[in-house]
Amino acid sequence: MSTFWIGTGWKMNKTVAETRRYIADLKARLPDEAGADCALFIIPPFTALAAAREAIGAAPVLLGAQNMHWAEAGAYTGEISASMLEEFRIDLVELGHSERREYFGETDATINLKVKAALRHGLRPLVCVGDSAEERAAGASAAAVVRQVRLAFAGLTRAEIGRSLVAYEPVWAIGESGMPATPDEAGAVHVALHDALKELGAPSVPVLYGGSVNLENAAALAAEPAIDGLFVGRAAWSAEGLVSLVSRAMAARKRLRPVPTEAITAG
Ligand SMILES: O=C(COP(=O)(O)O)[C@@H](O)CO
Repeated sequence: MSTFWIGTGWKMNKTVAETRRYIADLKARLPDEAGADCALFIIPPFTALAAAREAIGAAPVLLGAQNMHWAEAGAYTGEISASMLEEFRIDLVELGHSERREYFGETDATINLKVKAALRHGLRPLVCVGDSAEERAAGASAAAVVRQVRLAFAGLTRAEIGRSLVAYEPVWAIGESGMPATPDEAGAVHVALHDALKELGAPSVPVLYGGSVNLENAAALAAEPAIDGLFVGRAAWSAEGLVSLVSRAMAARKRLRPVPTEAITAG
């Protein structure tokens, strides 16, 4: 079974104390699949990264950051560089979330600079792409996100792109007012993203789905063969929530495993 990715971005939530409690709770409930069949990750705010790294210890939980600047250093008040993130030994960095595109003026061009900087520093970019409600209504979802992926990876080698992750997060599906994509709808966009990544020479880049993932829809989304992981907000902001999602998703994923020929012939 290929690795299935399940993780949570905390957005602007959780203090250092809350982060320590979450990770202690997560370690106490850690599912057997974590680290083996399931790459489990958490993405706290910058202020909690040091505490998170310490609290995770040797547990099979990957740590990510929510953003970074592309420059090595300089007069960029309020920004965080890749070298600063390296100090926390983070495993991945989330780039291009639709909230950053909408509220902080991120563009495909700046996301591309950030992806390049992350890779220069050995950080794995988790590139978020998403279609708007208007693009969806016009039947242009796949075209919109394929364009974003091409621009995010412009100028990179196949090997560099191959070290990345992509998350399909429909803008209309995220947050309190979001409506989750149906597994069929998400699956079709994931197929288009996989095709585009194949054309870019990086067919094995995992493509995760995010946007109102919850306990009711996690299994059906995980059962879509083109969905390689789930990127969760609200439903995983408690360790119990994250672990319950892992168990539902991984059970659905296991049912996808092809039956070995010996089992069929043994009758
Ligand atoms: O934004 C995300 C999904 O948020 P939901 O609360 O699950 O809609 C994703 O990037 C995780 O932070």
